[in-house]
Amino acid sequence: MTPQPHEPGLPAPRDGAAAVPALELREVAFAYPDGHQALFGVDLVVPAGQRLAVLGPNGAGKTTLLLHLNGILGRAAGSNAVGEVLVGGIAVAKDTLGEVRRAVGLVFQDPDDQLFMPTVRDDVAFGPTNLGLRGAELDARVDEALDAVGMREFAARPPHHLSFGQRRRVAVATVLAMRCQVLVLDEPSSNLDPASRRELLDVLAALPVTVVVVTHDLPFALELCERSVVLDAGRIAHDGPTLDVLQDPDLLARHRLELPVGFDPAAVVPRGRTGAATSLP
Ligand SMILES: Nc1ncnc2c1ncn2[C@@H]1O[C@H](COP(=O)(O)OP(=O)(O)OP(=O)(O)O)[C@@H](O)[C@H]1O
Repeated sequence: MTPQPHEPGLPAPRDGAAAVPALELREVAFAYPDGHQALFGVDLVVPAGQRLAVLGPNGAGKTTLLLHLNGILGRAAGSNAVGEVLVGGIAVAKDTLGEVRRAVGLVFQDPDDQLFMPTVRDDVAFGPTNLGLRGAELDARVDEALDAVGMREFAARPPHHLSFGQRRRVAVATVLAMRCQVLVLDEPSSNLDPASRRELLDVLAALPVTVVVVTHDLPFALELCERSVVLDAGRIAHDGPTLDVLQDPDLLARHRLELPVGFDPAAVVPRGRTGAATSLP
């Protein structure tokens, strides 16, 4: 049986976490327009301040699930979705979409889906400008986000002149600049060299926000996320501490999850957090 987040065995919300969950999915089911059913009645509660990994084989519905968290798919998008998604207690719907997207920042798998302006600075400034920021306040917000991902020196460069890993960092900065309460990332460590992957872990671990990460990189999940759900065939097949998932060979094999050869989950020291619960400094 899938335990609920308040049950024993799951990490308690961090200090300062609000009673209202950062995210809540209630019986979310979704079929694509061609009729393919990608999600079947998903229930999930993510306390504010928690870092959650969504694991599972190809085609499990992980990206589909993420796209529900800020209304790209689901009821708010006018599709025939079933169930409800709540962000900070607010139901994701057409009339709450602006509010939801200020609260939930989504970093796509492919940074080129996110970067479209002439320079890195323009891209990172795009969201805050739409929020009404101008002048010194806007510049400070952009610099802060670029500093967080170590990309300030690239601010004047066109994004398409950067490497993939650099574009991924800028994509993360575009979302950080919005000071979202929930950061959602789709396979953030894919195609990163080891140093870039480690630096991204440093950035994410230092953020005082709720984080949801879809990843096939199990060591990344273990280091960053105290809790993991395993999604398979559109259903949550397991929910619990990430270490327990990685130390259960049968569970891993059942869901086509594999650890790198020689990797010892027990030897990993999970990242702590440096900030308080729900907003950027
Ligand atoms: N636009 C679409 N139209 C129809 N079916 C789709 C569409 N996008 C995804 N699917 C199907 O929905 C299911 C879930 O896809 P999804 O991309 O959410 O899986 P995933 O777990 O993120 O996979 P991966 O690990 O390969 O990225 C798959 O069977 C996929 O083929």
